[in-house]
Amino acid sequence: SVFTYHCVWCGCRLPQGTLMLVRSRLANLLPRLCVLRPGLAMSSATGTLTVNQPLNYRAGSRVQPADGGQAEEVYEPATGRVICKLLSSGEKEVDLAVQSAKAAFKIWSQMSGMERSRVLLEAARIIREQREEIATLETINNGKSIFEARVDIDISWQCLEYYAGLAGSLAGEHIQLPGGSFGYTRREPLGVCVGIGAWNYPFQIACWKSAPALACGNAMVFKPSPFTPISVVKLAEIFTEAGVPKGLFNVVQGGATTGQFLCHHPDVAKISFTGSVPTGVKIMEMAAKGIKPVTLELGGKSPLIIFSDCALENAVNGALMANFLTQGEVCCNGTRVFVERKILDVFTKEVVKRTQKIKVGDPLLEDTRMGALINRPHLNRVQGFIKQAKEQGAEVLCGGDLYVPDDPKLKNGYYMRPCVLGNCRDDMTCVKEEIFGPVMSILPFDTEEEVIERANATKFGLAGGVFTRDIQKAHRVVAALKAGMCFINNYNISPVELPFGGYKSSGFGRENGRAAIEYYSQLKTVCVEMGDVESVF
Ligand SMILES: NC(=O)C1=CN([C@@H]2O[C@H](COP(=O)(O)OP(=O)(O)OC[C@H]3O[C@@H](n4cnc5c(N)ncnc54)[C@H](O)[C@@H]3O)[C@@H](O)[C@H]2O)C=CC1
Ligand SMILES: C[N+](C)(C)CCCC(=O)O
Repeated sequence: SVFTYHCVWCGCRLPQGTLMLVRSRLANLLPRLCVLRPGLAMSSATGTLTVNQPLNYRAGSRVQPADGGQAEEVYEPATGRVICKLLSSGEKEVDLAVQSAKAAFKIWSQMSGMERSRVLLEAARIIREQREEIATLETINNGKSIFEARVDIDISWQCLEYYAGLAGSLAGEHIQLPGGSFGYTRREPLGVCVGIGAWNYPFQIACWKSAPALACGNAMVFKPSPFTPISVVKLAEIFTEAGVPKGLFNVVQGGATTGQFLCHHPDVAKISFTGSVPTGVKIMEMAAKGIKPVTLELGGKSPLIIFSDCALENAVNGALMANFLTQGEVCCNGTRVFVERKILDVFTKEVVKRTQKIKVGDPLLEDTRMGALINRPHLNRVQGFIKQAKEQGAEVLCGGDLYVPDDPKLKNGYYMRPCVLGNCRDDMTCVKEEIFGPVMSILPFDTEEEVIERANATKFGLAGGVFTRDIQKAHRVVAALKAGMCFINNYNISPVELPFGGYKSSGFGRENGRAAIEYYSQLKTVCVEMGDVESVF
């Protein structure tokens, strides 16, 4: 088969015939060299990938599930083709995965933070090296553009590097007590943690959960969404190659039933979940039965507030970033765009103009900026929201219709044009409910006080944003927003150093940043007596 070649450092596609051919490990020592390595065979172009390898990963290898076995088709959103059949895991397979994690935990949890750090850094390096392959798999299975998938993979290895950096300095405190006695605290791992992921950022979600979990000394069993089962198994292989004990990171496949076996398993110490609010409620109920701590990263309907004193071009760019990444299938999207009435017309005109220019199509093409939605039912659901918005009086200013690319192989893909809705009111369904598609609602406002109240009038509280040149107003407004992740003069960037998570129905617990350590560890207090015991009896 025909190979493309990529630089292992930056992932750039290299011209054929470049002479440098250096083993990947050596490449790590020569980080600034552009080094050739074979990338994915060309047979992984849109419409060609078929996955035959087992998709479960246990005790350091790909395996077929020991039980369960109900087969589901996995689609390529760009073409509507079946890429593979997914065998869901039953109770026995889930137990084997948990036992495998338990055994590895015994070894991993005894290692020092620095030792764990080295392994995580190696995993980050391998991800960088395989960036193009992983991004391509993500694009084929999720439908997002390759341009974006590469960014997702970069955020993923950065996350591993960040927690590798923290692993060596996880520590407790020393506290003096009277008479020379003292106490100290130890930050200890929890044990076997379960990660359950959504389909919009399959690889990145797995890294956001596994990096802090592993850095703290835990083991993990991860269940991706049955729509996007493929790339997470790559992560499992990478962890093994990097040197984690076999079984430290396992993958089980399946939907709700498999997820329930995981949540109910008595040897599971913690559940970190990314997905919808209704499933989040169920996860919390199951966790309550076993008194297991949970992290819930749920949906949102976040406000983006554009004041008339903003830098208009930045605000327009911010609104596009807030709405159209990953075909709008992003939990923290700022889909309620509140625009100060004075600039409503000029802002709307510019946003519509820019939205119409977004290139929709084959997600593996370099210049595509919006690919296909995850599946046909979801596309229909998003279309239903647009239809209902029109019925309730909103005006479609652009897009919203199905898009059929010229390329015949894409005819059965799940495409639509990105949509901007005008004439919106706060009581419309499109303004109240999470659409999880490329649909922006524009809402005019007149005063700061009014917009804060309207921005907060939602059951969700994941994110929020404000565009203004007035720094006092910017800080005042974000301080008043009831949301966990707020942006000033930007939107939807993801520095892994910053904690991410929701208020209200958008969940609790935090991913990324130092904050996540707290959710993957427990504190032991040790009280040390240096004198004699004074008994009260
Ligand atoms: N806050 C955040 O970080 C993010 C939130 N989301 C939210 O996720 C939703 C879209 O993702 P979906 O995959 O459709 O969500 P979903 O809730 O249907 O599924 C999420 C995961 O939970 C599993 N699951 C479903 N029922 C379960 C049960 N009863 N027990 C255990 N596991 C179960 C699924 O198989 C999947 O792996 C959106 O509402 C979105 O807002 C998505 C990405 C990020
Ligand atoms: C990466 N980012 C910030 C665009 C989205 C992350 C949250 C999600 O998984 O939807």
